[in-house]
Amino acid sequence: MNSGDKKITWARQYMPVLSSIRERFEREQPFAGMTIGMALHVEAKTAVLVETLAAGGAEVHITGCNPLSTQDDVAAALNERPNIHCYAKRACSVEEYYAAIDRVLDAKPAVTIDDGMDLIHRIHTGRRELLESIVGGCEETTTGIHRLRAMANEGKLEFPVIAVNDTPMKRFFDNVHGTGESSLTAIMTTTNVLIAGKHLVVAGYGYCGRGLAEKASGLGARVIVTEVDPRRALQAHMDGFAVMTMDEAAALGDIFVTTTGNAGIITHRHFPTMKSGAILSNAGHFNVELEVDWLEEHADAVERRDGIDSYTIGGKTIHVLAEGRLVNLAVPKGMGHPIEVMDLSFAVQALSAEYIAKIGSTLPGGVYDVPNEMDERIASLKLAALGITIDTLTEEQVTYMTSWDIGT
Ligand SMILES: NC(=O)c1ccc[n+]([C@@H]2O[C@H](COP(=O)([O-])OP(=O)(O)OC[C@H]3O[C@@H](n4cnc5c(N)ncnc54)[C@H](O)[C@@H]3O)[C@@H](O)[C@H]2O)c1
Repeated sequence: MNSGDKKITWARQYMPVLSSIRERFEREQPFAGMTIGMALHVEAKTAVLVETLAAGGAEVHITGCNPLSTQDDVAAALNERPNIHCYAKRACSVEEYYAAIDRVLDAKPAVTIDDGMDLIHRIHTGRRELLESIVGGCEETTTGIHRLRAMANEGKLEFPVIAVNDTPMKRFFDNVHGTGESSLTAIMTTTNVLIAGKHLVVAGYGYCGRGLAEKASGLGARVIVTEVDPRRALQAHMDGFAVMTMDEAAALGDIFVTTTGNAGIITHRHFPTMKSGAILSNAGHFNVELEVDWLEEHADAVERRDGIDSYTIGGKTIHVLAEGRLVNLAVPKGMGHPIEVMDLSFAVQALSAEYIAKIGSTLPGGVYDVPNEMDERIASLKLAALGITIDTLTEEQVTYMTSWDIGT
């Protein structure tokens, strides 16, 4: 078995929810005769999703959604499988990245699956001839949903897209536990530094930031949170973390992780006050949170190691991991989220793709929630795989919860 197949086989054994969906897809063939275009991080867990969709009758064309997150051996293994075509390549240039997006679109997909909205953006701006044959799409991440809602608000989103990210079975596990654990793992394996006792600054206390802060704290870090939303800031304070502005945190932090999905979080305004040896990383979707370009332009010297660029400036050194791209996937040994977490996220993707394939042509353009019943079904499948049984509501309880006239 080649290394890509070994990785896929390893992942598959920890993805029981997707396996049970695959068994049903094999019987029911919900995508028979349909082409699915995907732009996701091409690694082993994604490969299991791709296999699941192909088992359901789809012809799948896939590329990456980040120039540094592709695992080439997994991409090669995917290309060996029938009805699957993979165009992703690690460390590709920006031109190659967008050329691969176009190759996916050349296959005229009826359904798109994005992580960051690159396929949908390209369709609406440069490949509008495809709009006619597209039934709908699914979006994996917070940043993609922000962009889609902005498009929809301007009346520019021309087909229905399921907000996979926003559903509990994705956000509660993927963003919180997945990003939390895998970002810390990536930082630790890339730098080999101790987390315990360090000041670790988390920018953004959303789903990802909260998971990261809790897990870093569990490892003994002194966590500092920066926020712009007063409720999230208060939540961080009551969860026991120091809350302050980035201007203040810049001078204290040993390790920084941005998780805002916003731009310009750590910039040249902050570098002069930082400690020498500060480690900067980003777990947000795009490489816009750290002002790496400024360091590239102004540093007196740069030393490059695998996954770490060390900038000497004004007599001090600042280390940036993975060029400021999402650290859990883009460092050389970045494995992305733990497998079990992606089993849930990709179960949502697989069922959302089935749903949009079935009813997408009846829906006007816009962003749609994952149906609640589908979300609950995935939780039940996972509980069954874990051998956990839960209580069910009694008739009395249902009556109580749905009535308004029963008081003291
Ligand atoms: N690395 C991964 O594998 C991975 C996984 C899931 C999501 N993401 C990405 O992580 C990012 C965050 O996702 P989320 O689900 O936590 O989003 P979220 O909306 O729940 O949280 C983002 C938080 O950042 C805060 N914020 C915005 N601007 C800020 C600023 N200037 N300073 C400080 N805080 C600021 C917001 O108030 C919010 O609380 C997105 O880009 C998402 O796409 C990455």
